[in-house]
Amino acid sequence: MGSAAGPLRVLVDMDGVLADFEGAVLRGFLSRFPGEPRVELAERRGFSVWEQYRCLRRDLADKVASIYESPGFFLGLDPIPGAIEAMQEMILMQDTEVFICTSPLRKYEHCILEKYKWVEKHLGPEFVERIILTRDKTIVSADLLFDDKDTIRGVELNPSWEHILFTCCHNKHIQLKPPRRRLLSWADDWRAIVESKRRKAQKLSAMNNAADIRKKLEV
Ligand SMILES: Cc1cn([C@H]2C[C@H](OP(=O)(O)O)[C@@H](CO)O2)c(=O)[nH]c1=O
Ligand SMILES: [Mg+2]
Repeated sequence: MGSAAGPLRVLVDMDGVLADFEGAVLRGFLSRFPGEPRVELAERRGFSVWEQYRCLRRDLADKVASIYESPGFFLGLDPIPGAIEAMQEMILMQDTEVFICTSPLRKYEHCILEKYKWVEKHLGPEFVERIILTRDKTIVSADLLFDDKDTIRGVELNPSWEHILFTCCHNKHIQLKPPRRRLLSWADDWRAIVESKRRKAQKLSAMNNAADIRKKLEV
């Protein structure tokens, strides 16, 4: 949005926000390694599934990775409840630009193609046009980013977006320091977050315009 109050730009993350990565990992692990210890969703802590399984027992880390690195894993993810409806509503909102901002796995062979196919299957071709695939979300400029990862770092130390933490099994225990905000689910009031950001951006833009006029008058 910047100093000229244009449309509000919203980035929506994919895994953990639109697509149920965690549920599919657990289901896949249970069916492939039925006798092995597992981490129930209620026990998940921290963003990395690999790390938590490694803490449980070292060799389980590669076993759980083999689940999300398998062909068909990303395409088979279930939509998060309410996500599809929210995206369809958001894309129709006036003065609002919606993009899907998602990171590929380092082992990208199946992940990238399947993420594109998932978006086409569940959201349709207009959203395929709106995919931003990056390992560094900090360099993408926007007003809001809905993402389940608690800490989003990259080369840009001051990203333009406000990160709204989307609640997921691995982050629900984290106490956010104000003014950080959460969206508890798609049933929570995401519209209020979008509109509050819009008002803030409009206010900022009006202040910048007033400052510009004052500067011109001083010359
Ligand atoms: C390895 C791993 C990946 N992911 C997701 C996050 C990224 O997608 P997204 O940016 O859409 O949330 C993708 C690549 O890391 O896989 C997890 O959510 N947890 C994990 O432990
Ligand atoms: Mg995510």
